[in-house]
Amino acid sequence: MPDMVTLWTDIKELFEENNTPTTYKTWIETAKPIALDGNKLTLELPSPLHRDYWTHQHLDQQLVEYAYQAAHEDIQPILIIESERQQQATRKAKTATPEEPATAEPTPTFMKETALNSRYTFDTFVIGKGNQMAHAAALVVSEEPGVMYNPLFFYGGVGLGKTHLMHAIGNKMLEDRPDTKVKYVTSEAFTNDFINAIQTRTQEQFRQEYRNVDLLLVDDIQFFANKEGTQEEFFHTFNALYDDEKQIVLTSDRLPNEIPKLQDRLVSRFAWGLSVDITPPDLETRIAILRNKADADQIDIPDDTLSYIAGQIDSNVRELEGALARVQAYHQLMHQPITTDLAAEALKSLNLANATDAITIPVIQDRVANYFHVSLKDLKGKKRKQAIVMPRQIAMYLSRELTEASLPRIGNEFGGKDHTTVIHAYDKIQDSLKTDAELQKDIDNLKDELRR
Ligand SMILES: Nc1ncnc2c1ncn2[C@@H]1O[C@H](COP(=O)(O)OP(=O)(O)OP(=O)(O)O)[C@@H](O)[C@H]1O
Repeated sequence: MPDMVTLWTDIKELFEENNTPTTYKTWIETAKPIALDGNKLTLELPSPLHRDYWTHQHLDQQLVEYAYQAAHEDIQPILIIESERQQQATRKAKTATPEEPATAEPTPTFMKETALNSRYTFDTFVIGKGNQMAHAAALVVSEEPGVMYNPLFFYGGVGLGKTHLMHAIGNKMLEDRPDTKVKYVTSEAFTNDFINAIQTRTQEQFRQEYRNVDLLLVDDIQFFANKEGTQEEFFHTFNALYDDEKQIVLTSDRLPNEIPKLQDRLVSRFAWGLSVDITPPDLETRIAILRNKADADQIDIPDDTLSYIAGQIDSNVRELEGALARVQAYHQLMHQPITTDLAAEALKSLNLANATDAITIPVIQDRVANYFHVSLKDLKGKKRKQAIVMPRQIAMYLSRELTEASLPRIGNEFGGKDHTTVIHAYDKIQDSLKTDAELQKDIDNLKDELRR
């Protein structure tokens, strides 16, 4: 077993490789290893919000995997927060009897997957233009499950509230009728349970477990792609529930017919109900989300500072919340009140603030050409091959998003094209982003690279 510092350094490296810079800086860099006792690695996190995030986003499971990759050790992470450590120290001093640390011991996977997050309710969900339809449909379904929209299918980009709404339906149904049987799983957990059932010859129990519910919530079903056996089983689960008029709610980052190798019969069944997309929130909604979150966590923060943070992150609510947590952690660390200056300082290392200043059209062209392995000449030229047209449109899109340049000027920098070509490229990419997760990833990667 390596020593704690070496182990944590290796684990952190893997986190950095496998996560966005924002995730890494907000959630991983703020964690502090404080003890390695046998295989138990205790990490101290700045706030309860950080611990929620670690467990909900399965960063603890990632840690277990990385520890294994780095050191071939089965590490068990124990997440504590600073205030708990202090309380614990006082308690220990008083009682003088050895105690186990106050920990967030990982719960078995199946338990974690079935549990609903009590924070994800309709009350804590902020309604805006991009999600109002999804919100309304969710509310209807929670009031009259299995009647109007079955299945209810949410799709859209990363971190936009699909899981939140799904849990809100479950929480509301349980609140209205506590004897309701609700099951929440990610598609990966469904797959694992299914494989497990085959291996342990407990298929019958598996079926009981999944078919004997009033509400089945399956998150991120894009991971059913290419999984024939799981799809087969899910098809039967779906039919059994549907025939019994039990409500099914599904989420995905794209429409069913865009999920690779999803059986046609599933695609057509998913279309029986209602599919609603969720698009990124506008500035007002982002500010409202931050205000709600700050109030709920009792963070004292002025409105102009919230507007500033909301102006820095424009697509992903999870990252928006991460930025707020980062500002709060910074405030606790520096013992200074939260102001816009402090927020700018806290977010500076994320390279969000003012990062766009240094980004020019030639820099964008250079990075995009590199990223897609096309020549600069082709990127600015007239060739109509899809392998060139797409990067060209992406470069135009990013030029419009990340620089102050006018449309004619962007056209000019792309070999003297008309400004309508730039508008067309921008609209095309913006439209595709709603459903194309691959494209979303490429754009996120390029933005990260450009801001670095
Ligand atoms: N409209 C909203 N109001 C309040 N909180 C929101 C809203 N939208 C998203 N959030 C918060 O943002 C975070 C990310 O949301 P969620 O996990 O539901 O995203 P998702 O769309 O399921 O993402 P993924 O595709 O990564 O699973 C959650 O903490 C959620 O509470």
